[in-house]
Amino acid sequence: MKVVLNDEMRLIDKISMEKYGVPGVVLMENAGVSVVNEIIDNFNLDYKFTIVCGKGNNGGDGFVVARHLHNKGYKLNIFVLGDKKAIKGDALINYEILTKLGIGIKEIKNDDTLIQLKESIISYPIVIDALFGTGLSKEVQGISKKAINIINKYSKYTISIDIPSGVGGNDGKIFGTPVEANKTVTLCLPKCGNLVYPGAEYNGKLVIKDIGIPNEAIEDIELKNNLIDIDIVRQGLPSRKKDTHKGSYGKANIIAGSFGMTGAAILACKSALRTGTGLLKLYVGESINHIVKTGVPEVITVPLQEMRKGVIGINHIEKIIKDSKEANVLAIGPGCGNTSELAEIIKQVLVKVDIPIVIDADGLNVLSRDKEWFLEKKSKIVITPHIGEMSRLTNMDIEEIRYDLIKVAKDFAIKWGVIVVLKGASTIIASPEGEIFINVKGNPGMATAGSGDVLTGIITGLIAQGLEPLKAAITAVYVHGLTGDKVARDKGEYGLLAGDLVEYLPYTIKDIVEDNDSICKTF
Ligand SMILES: NC(=O)C1=CN([C@@H]2O[C@H](COP(=O)(O)OP(=O)(O)OC[C@H]3O[C@@H](n4cnc5c(N)ncnc54)[C@H](O)[C@@H]3O)[C@@H](O)[C@H]2O)[C@@H](O)CC1
Ligand SMILES: Nc1ncnc2c1ncn2[C@@H]1O[C@H](COP(=O)(O)OP(=O)(O)O)[C@@H](O)[C@H]1O
Ligand SMILES: [K+]
Repeated sequence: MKVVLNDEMRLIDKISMEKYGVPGVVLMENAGVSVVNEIIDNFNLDYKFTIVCGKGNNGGDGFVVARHLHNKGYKLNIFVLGDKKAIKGDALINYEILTKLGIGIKEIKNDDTLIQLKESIISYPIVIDALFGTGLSKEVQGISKKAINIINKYSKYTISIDIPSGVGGNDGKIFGTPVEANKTVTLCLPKCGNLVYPGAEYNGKLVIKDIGIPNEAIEDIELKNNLIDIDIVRQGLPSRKKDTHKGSYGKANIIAGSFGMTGAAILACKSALRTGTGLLKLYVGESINHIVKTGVPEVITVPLQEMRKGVIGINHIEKIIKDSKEANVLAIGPGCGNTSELAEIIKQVLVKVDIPIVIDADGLNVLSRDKEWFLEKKSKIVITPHIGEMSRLTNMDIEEIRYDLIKVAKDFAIKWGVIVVLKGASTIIASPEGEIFINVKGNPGMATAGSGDVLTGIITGLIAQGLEPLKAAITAVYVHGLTGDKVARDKGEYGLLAGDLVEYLPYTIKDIVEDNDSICKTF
């Protein structure tokens, strides 16, 4: 599913109106009605509403909602923030209809009127937030900020139209104080700010509603941002035919694990196998070989002589490069340790190996010493940093990255020509061509040691089975998140272990392929 930036949404609205002749007031009517339908499905006439509108078109949507709810017999109070003389265009048309109907609209101008807003919310406690949408352009301050604080403090249930007011549509930035919604009805397509943190925290349940914008208007512009959904993933999963053998499902080679970090190797290998990889080879230091072998008997281990305990030496590089000629993918990094040996291995592998390479964890830590190595690469590279690793790779502060996830991932992918999987509560995948794929599956239970190793295994397993690295990354991130959601549904988030993800992985893939779990139906 496509996702839009503020300017893109404005352009789509404009094309709908000017090229295809759909009047703006019709779109606003549809927007309001889509919110009303969501309301009547969930609230009977006993519920009372406080509708808080801004002066722009988001407020206009709020006026439409007010008219329809009034018509259906709901009790409501309507407020507009600031001077009503500033209302114009389609919003003004809808404002005037309300006044002609004799429906009162109170202006929130000062502390006295803020008290009226507070009293309204106490007695009419379902709030419709139509203050700011994609037009929010600066920090929310003064009277707006006070109004939002009152909504957050007194509302029993808040429904935001398009995006919670105070959240930036482009990137999920917080502009002062955002409305903490219980539900957000976003119009036409999700906005990036609905999906990316910190803003995504404020949606509550996100619902996407059609407002009658012609598909042609959406196709007229090139949208580069996407939400990963079940349809993209289902197309991506490799099919399994009857007349096949293990060679048909790919060969993956992994360099992972070190003394004290054998778990990372075990998790990555199990995950690659549970994703369907035909043959898997793991390079490990000889002193830890037996541990890994016991953990995953199905993997072929290549125990290598060590220079230091548990760390494979660079003298094996020729073997790793030679073996890669027979394989479909090479993954490097989980639990390897941030060592000079690994740095040398990665440097040589980038220059000499021409199958796709997945680099994670310590692989990224050593690369942050010298990213110029990327320029020598012979193949497609997928990197899977969390924000801390991204900070080391970019020399940017963690906070700076957190508030600009899409841009940071995109700039890095374009600059170095690699596929970036920037992991977090939402995961952002950026391609070297500047396309973005956002994943919102997953939950805080996955913030546990080893869950990143599982993701590396899934990506590796999918590339082994023939998926293009970008497609593999997109599919893997969603499958990984969905697996986390299935574990959390059964066991809760607190006790979720990376090992649970490995155990549930086959069921997730089965349910996606067979389309037999409602958890797969949402985005
Ligand atoms: N044809 C269209 O353009 C449609 C737009 N729609 C709605 O319109 C919204 C976008 O409307 P607009 O572009 O008018 O913008 P908004 O209604 O989102 O907000 C812009 C208004 O708020 C003011 N403002 C911005 N930041 C502020 C701040 N920090 N403090 C105080 N005031 C601030 C602006 O000066 C302007 O008056 C969408 O989110 C959607 O809800 C829908 O009605 C569908 C059709
Ligand atoms: N709050 C969260 N919501 C959704 N997914 C999460 C959350 N926290 C972590 N994850 C996911 O779990 C994984 C953690 O990876 P990582 O930090 O590399 O863990 P480790 O290094 O322990 O293996 C990532 O894929 C990330 O997207
Ligand atoms: K809003």
